Amino acid sequence: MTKNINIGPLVRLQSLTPRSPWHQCLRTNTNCLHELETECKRKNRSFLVGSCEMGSSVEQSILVTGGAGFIGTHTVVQLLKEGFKVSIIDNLDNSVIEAVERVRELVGPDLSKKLDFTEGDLRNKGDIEKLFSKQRFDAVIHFAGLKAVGESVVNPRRYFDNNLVGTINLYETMAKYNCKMMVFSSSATVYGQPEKIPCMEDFELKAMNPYGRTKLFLEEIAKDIQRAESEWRIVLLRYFNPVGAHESGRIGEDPKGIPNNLMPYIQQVAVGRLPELNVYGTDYPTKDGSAVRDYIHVMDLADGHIAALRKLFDDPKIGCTAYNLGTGRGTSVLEMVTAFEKASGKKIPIKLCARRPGDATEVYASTEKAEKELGWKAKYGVDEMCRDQWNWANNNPWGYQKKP
Ligand SMILES: NC(=O)c1ccc[n+]([C@@H]2O[C@H](COP(=O)([O-])OP(=O)(O)OC[C@H]3O[C@@H](n4cnc5c(N)ncnc54)[C@H](O)[C@@H]3O)[C@@H](O)[C@H]2O)c1
Ligand SMILES: O=c1ccn([C@@H]2O[C@H](COP(=O)(O)OP(=O)(O)O[C@H]3O[C@H](CO)[C@@H](O)[C@H](O)[C@H]3O)[C@@H](O)[C@H]2O)c(=O)[nH]1
Repeated sequence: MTKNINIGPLVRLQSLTPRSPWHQCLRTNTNCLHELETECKRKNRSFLVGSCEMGSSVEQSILVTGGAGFIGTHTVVQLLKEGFKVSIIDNLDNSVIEAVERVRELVGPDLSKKLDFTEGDLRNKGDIEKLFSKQRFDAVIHFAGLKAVGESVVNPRRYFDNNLVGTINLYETMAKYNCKMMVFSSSATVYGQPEKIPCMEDFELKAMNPYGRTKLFLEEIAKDIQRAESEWRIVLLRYFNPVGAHESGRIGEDPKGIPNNLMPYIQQVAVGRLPELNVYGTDYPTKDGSAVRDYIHVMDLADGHIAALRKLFDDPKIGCTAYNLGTGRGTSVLEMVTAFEKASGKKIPIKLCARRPGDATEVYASTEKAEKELGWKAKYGVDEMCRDQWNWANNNPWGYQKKP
């Protein structure tokens, strides 16, 4: 029976074996429903088709690389709430164990039992092997990677080693243990400076820096692997600009050092850790001269991963497919400052500066493909993003650390 898991409708049944008397949910091929029904009746067990949600299908086990990081922690909360069992591997290069403890606190003691954490580095194949050798994973969500554009320009080898070698090790181990479903964290950076907006998934791709090149190469690698071995199912999620935090204010983004990105920077100005925000570029051909991006609430992004997993489990023809995760709306830097001031009641002093080299003028997503094929659409707007970012900042002015 189990050979047909992960295809077709959901079936909930009382275990067929007296040794395990609890209820089970599994996904099965339509053709074997009749067989299953007959067997259940014969053993006087209950049998209900489509009686439970996908997320509650028994203990689908997901490996989340980089799960202690910003997007990882928010996604893990949602995965646990949806009934998945989650294993995190993270080397804590850009995160702290406290973030994982807060995830446990948020989901409560029962769901926490379904979460385990391993400190490990994807560059060491042995660290990945250890996990796969002791348990089966249905799919992997692969967040682990370095993401600072400026640092990648100064030290490209670190980026190629970490992002490329780490991911290749992961694919090798997944193949060895026959786990061939992956959701990969790609980025809108693969569109470079797009010639048209909104960005559509079939646009020509080009990277503008070594970090962007790692994402582009990894998209190509994913496509080649899937082309060669058609049983792989890989979803490439191209995130636009993730911001905001969990509504509880218990988890959020906590970059080490001076933030590179707009919202963490604004947040640190608001709590008094930095004196003012440098606004890079005031002469762009945009509504107010500042650059435009598609900011997306991290909880929407987290839900996008659940939608992508569902797609992987449900669609044997998915192959290797890319989806944009954005809102489809562009917001300028100055508009973002105003929205944050409104949400926080704090004045954000700004300094108008020259453009930041390598920055695109205006980027936002076409969201049609994700809406149509993943059934996912962002719920939150800029006001909610700023509200939740401020709630996190106000409650944790020094992030996960205590004030130094
Ligand atoms: N945040 C963004 O603006 C953004 C936008 C587009 C794409 N992405 C991509 O999404 C992913 C997650 O981003 P994030 O914002 O949560 O970043 P993050 O730095 O907060 O999280 C990444 C996590 O991966 C871990 N990690 C890095 N290298 C590792 C390795 N070799 N082995 C094990 N763990 C490792 C880090 O310690 C960290 O906890 C990254 O791949 C990033 O490139 C992020
Ligand atoms: O202190 C700052 C920081 C940023 N900006 C501007 O704000 C905009 C957004 O910048 P940022 O938050 O750094 O995002 P992006 O440059 O759009 O890049 C982010 O979004 C990409 C697409 O998802 C990811 O690939 C990158 O890793 C991630 O850094 C840009 O115009 C910046 O010049 C400022 O004016 N002042």
